Amino acid sequence: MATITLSNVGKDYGSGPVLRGINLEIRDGEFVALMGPSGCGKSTLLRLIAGLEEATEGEIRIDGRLVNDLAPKDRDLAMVFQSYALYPHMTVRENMSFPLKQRRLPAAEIKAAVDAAAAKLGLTTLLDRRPKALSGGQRQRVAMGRAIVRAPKAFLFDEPLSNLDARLREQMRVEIRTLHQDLGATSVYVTHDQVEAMTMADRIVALNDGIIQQVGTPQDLRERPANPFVADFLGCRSSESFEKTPN
Ligand SMILES: Nc1ncnc2c1ncn2[C@@H]1O[C@H](COP(=O)(O)OP(=O)(O)OP(=O)(O)O)[C@@H](O)[C@H]1O
Repeated sequence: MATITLSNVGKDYGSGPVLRGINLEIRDGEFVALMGPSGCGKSTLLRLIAGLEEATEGEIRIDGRLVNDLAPKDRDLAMVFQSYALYPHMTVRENMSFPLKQRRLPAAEIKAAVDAAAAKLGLTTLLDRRPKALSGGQRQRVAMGRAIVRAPKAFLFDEPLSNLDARLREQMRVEIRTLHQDLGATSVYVTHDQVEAMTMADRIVALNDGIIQQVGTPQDLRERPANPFVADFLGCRSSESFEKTPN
């Protein structure tokens, strides 16, 4: 489990800032959604936390330790993508064992960890299959299984459900949320879908144009949107909330 702290973080890929003045504390065990429209910088923010991109300015800390210069593998975080990123030639068991084999853990320990994760995710009967013989939802579960076997400090999700149909997406939302509660792990979840953010997150970070617009519980954002962007994005803008100032 981990606390993730961002202080005055900025990112510029070279053609202008895509994130500016990001100050955020993600608490230990919390489920935080990074929510905003396409291009607002939410994936970049997640990738900065993961160490897949370097911050142009500011400090990123995990449990108080400055990680700006730490390689992704040394941050002890697990990332789950929408593309699953499973190895097609490996079985489910081999896919889930992979991160532990890389760490050269003893075979018995790997088997125990994979069996436990598979049981938690309802994958026990699928362990000998290859990814192509699985449904989208099952693949997504394997990707999560591969993340949880490592017992990382935090889970970083980048739109993990956007390849799934509406019904499965709804089911997986509940599964991810339940898993989060079971594991007590810190989770950071990128989504452009306000329903996903509102139903899954303890707190939502609403982003637009690389700037945090509001941080709060789903109820805070719904009942007290900080500005018209947040209200519009949640589709809950009422005429009384933001009366136009007379000219
Ligand atoms: N590797 C890169 N090099 C240059 N510009 C980039 C790179 N990655 C992202 N950007 C730009 O940074 C901005 C933010 O992109 P980012 O992917 O973080 O947004 P997003 O909110 O996750 O959007 P989406 O939901 O469409 O993925 C965009 O303008 C994008 O074009």
